[in-house]
Parts: sequence; C-alpha cells; structure tokens
Amino acid sequence: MASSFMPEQARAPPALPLPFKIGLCQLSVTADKERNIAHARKAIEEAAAKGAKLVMLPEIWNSPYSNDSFPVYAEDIDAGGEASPSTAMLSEAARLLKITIVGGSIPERSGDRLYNTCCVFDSDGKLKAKHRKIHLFDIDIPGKITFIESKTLTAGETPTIVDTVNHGLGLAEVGRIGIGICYDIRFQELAIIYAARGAHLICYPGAFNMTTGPLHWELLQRARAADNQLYVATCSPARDVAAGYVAWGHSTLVGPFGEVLATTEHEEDIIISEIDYSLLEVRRTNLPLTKQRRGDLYQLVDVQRLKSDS
Ligand SMILES: O=C(O)CCC(=O)C(=O)O
Repeated sequence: MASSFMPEQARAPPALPLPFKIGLCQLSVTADKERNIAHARKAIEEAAAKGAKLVMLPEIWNSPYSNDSFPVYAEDIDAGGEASPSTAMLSEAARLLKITIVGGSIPERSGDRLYNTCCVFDSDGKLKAKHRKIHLFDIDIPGKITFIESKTLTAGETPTIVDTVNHGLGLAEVGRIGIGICYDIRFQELAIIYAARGAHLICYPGAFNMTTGPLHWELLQRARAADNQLYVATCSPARDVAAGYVAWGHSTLVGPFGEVLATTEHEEDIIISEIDYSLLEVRRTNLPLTKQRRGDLYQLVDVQRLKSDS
C-alpha cells in the first residue's frame, strides 16, 4: 500500500474516485466586485450543501467582461491575501467545505501583464494549478460581434492538467482534470493532449455570446467529449442583456458518449449532476478509438511533454 512517505514516482496510481457530484454555478456578474465575491461564495456553499465535491465557476466572474474592466479588476494571484480577494475566498471556501474548486476565471495581474486565469483549489484550500487562457478571444464577425482580448491580455503558455489526489486516502478525489478557458475549447489539439495525458474531465469556464453561442457552444462541448471519450463541463455567467457583453449561458455537463447529462438556460442557476468515471472505460471498450488511431498516418506532438522529457 502506498505510504504517505513515498516519493511521487513510487506511488501507485490513485484509485478512481467513486461517482461524485459536480456543481456548475451559473452566476450573475455585476460591476460590484465585493458583491460578486460574496455572491460566488454563497453559490459555492449552496452547491456543496447539495453534495457537490467539485464546484466550478464561470469565466470572469468577479468583473464585467470587457477590456476596460480587466485592468481595473485584475488581482495579483501570486501575492495572494489582500492582493487577491477573489482567490482568497476560493481557497477558504474549498478548505472549509472540503471540496475541489475550479475557480472559473478572473483577470490576473502579473508584473505589467494581464491574463485571463483559472485557479484550481484542492479540498485543503491549496492552489493546485493556475491556467492562463492560451488562446485569446480575438474575433470579428461584422455586424454581430467583435472582441479583441489581446488589446489588454497576454496569452498563457502552458496547457494545465491537475491531479486531485488525496494522498492520505490514496484516492483521486475528483479525478484528473484538464483546464481550458472559453475560446480554448475551439482548439481540439488541447483536448487531445489532455486525453492522452489521462484526463477524466475537461473543465472549460466560458462565456460564449449571442452569435456563436447558439451555434457552437454545445456542439464544441459534445465534440470534445465524444472525440476524447471523457467528461466535459462548462460554466458560463448568467445572461445580462444590459451588459456590454451578453453571455449565452447554458452551462452544461457532457458525458463520454457525447451525451448532454445536465444543462440549463441563461438565468442564474446551480446545476448539480453526477460524474461516474467508470463509464470512461465502458465507452472506450465500446468504441476503441485509441487503439484504432492510425499513428502511421498522422501524429500530434505534445510539445510541453517533449520539452520536459528532454
Ligand atoms: O469562441 C467563441 O465564440 C466565444 C469565445 C469567448 O467568448 C471567449 O473566449 O471569451
């Protein structure tokens, strides 16, 4: 049996967690940051009270979604404490409620740069991972939507995968989770790499809009899940038609067969749904895609892993 003194490489892989509940908090977001933080905390507490062991928040939940707001609402996550009241709240909530939190995203200040960043906290309140949005949302659909995140934000440089291991119990609390933020979902290569690294679930906090949302939001989630035979969870802000950026809403959990397991409309909501990772093996046996891949004809290179191996 793995002892807590063994080095990381010598540990047996943690046992898959038993089925557990995920909570997706589709929150209203206002210009009042203090209120947004208190509101998010309340929603996290409600999801945990309903049995969620993993709780997820939307993209940019502490600030309006705009290039004017990002510099004003940005926090120095690495400094922590008073420099980052949003992540201080997430850490405390995770610790007190004994849950894992995929903390949506907030604007992050690091030196003279700004990022769109998702923090993952384990059930001890420890920051396990920080994902900086890799693909910035720069699009122009004339007459419909133009948004250029790169006006203010810098793109992240690394894919992010998190093991939620409880070493004491030798259990993967809520599994191995890949993280992407919104526009990151459009890039299938990222999801393929997460699947190849053993992710059970990919979490995409996101805020699609009224043009691309109806066409692409569910389509992309189901495609990422079906192609990679894993769970996909998304969490959006609730829709505010008076806001400068109107979010599509429709936070969703998709299963490893590409099936929508739980979803909602555009109002505030907390979705609670069950995740059972034993289904991954079932689906992968039904459709043995990994074994059937034609590596002799095509290959995808995991550049980060290649660099770390060399
Ligand atoms: O890809 C899209 O259509 C929307 C993406 C988005 O809203 C974002 O990345 O914030």
